[in-house]
Amino acid sequence: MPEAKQVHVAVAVVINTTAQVLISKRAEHQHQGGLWEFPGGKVEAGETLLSALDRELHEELNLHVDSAEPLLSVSHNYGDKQVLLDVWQVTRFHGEVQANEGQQWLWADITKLQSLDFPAANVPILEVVEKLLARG
Ligand SMILES: Nc1nc2c([nH]c(=O)n2[C@H]2C[C@H](O)[C@@H](COP(=O)(O)OP(=O)(O)OP(=O)(O)O)O2)c(=O)[nH]1
Ligand SMILES: [Mg+2]
Repeated sequence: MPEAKQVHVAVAVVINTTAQVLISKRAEHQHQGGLWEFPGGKVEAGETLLSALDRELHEELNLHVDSAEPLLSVSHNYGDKQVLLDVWQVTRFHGEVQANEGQQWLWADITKLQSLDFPAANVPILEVVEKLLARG
């Protein structure tokens, strides 16, 4: 079988002042549908990671990124799809969260985060985020 093309995805870790992280639920019809995710989406041609992050966060949840720094990258092969997740921590943002795609979303504390189901590629991301949340 030919190798699946790798999809480059910008992923946002947004933590609020009460040690909660912003997550939303993928629609059933999407790849990895019904699972929780950190907001984000495909990087478009000619776009920087930072502008992809800002565009996706705004399209999905109405927030704008003021500053962000790289956290980790995860390459994962789902069999039907190969993804490269470029995960950034959004250190400053503005706006009020609004579900622009009608999706469920929430600010999750560490306990809540550990109780929810995420795609397989998220295992290393969750480890890093849990450390950030535990740090307060
Ligand atoms: N945003 C995001 N995507 C993730 C996470 N974990 C994970 O495996 N993915 C995968 C699922 C998808 O295959 C891919 C994201 O692509 P997507 O389809 O949501 O991209 P998009 O937001 O541009 O959506 P669309 O307009 O193409 O529907 O990355 C995660 O935590 N956040
Ligand atoms: Mg998306």
